[in-house]
Amino acid sequence: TYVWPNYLYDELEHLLVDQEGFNSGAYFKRAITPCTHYVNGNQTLGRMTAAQWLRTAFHDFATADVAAGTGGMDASIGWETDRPENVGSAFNDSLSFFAPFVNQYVSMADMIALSVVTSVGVCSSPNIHIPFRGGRVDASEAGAFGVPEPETDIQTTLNQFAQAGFNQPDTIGLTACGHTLGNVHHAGFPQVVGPEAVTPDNTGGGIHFDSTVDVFDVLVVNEYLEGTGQRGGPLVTSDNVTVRSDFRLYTSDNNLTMKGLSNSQEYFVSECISLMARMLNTVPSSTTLSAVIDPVDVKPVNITLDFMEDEYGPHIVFAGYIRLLSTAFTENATVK
Ligand code: HEM
Repeated sequence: TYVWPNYLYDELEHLLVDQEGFNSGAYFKRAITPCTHYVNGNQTLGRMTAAQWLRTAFHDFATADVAAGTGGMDASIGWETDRPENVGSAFNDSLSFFAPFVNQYVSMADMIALSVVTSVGVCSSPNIHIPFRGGRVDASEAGAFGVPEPETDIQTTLNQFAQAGFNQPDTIGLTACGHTLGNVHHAGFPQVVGPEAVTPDNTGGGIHFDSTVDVFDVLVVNEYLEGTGQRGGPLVTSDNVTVRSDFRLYTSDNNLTMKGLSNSQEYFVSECISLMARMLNTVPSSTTLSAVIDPVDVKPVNITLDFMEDEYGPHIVFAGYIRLLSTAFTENATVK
């Protein structure tokens, strides 16, 4: 049971729950509201902060070595942004936005995980809620190389994910879950997306993975299987066969996993919640994660205890607020 105060829990619960209105940590959620919003620059760049956050978590996670107990969600990505495998503005954009939220209780790695929970929630209706644990510890140096790239051959990609604890269906599922949001940009990946994608409203030349770029939905799977809309996106359809990494991945089991995911929106979402929670909870063996952070029903906020002396003489003043949880969060946020 939750007992106040619990500094880690209190801080993370605050960022998770107090998104709007009273005592809000609103700038966090506002950055990705609406889901297409880009907080680090001009909207005409064709970039999307919510998708950048999700991709940042993937790149932090992808070099985990579960057997060795190293890597995973430890914010080592912050030391690795100049590597060719981490091309793109997503990482520095995201980490610089998270930095002011980091303090003695909240690590950068917890912020990266929380950003995934928040972005998937904002980009879905009814809101999808990934269970969130805290307690990740930030790496003090760069970790291993190995984030899969569009050019990486299928066996190397599957081996890398296996090292991080994800088998072939898991890998296909997690990638489809990630690639339901966002774009591949000509700016970072000219070998995948040609200059024809660049327009005055899309100067970064972003091409969507599916026709609903800002909705966390099964459409990426359906359009891929049916050859409609974006047909799975640039990593399936690029003229440059070498960089069709999603095509190689999705067909590596003869589309079996993708056909399974296409079963229904509900099934896709439940698989994604489970896979993404596993991604976020892949941490170095020296890290112990907290229990799942759920909204606290009755929470003291900004409590102060002051010693005063005035016309009533010396006395103690205990002041602050009590936050009562409205049912709105639990009703909207949890997919049962
Ligand atoms: C074989 C594995 C994967 C490869 C090779 C790959 C590659 C890529 C590439 C090249 C981009 C374009 C980035 C840009 O232009 O800014 C991209 C975007 C993205 N990826 Fe992946 N990816 C993989 C798996 C994943 C996974 C597992 C996730 C998350 C669970 C993920 C989430 C995303 C997201 C959200 C975007 C959109 C970013 C944006 O719009 O800024 N990817 N991926």
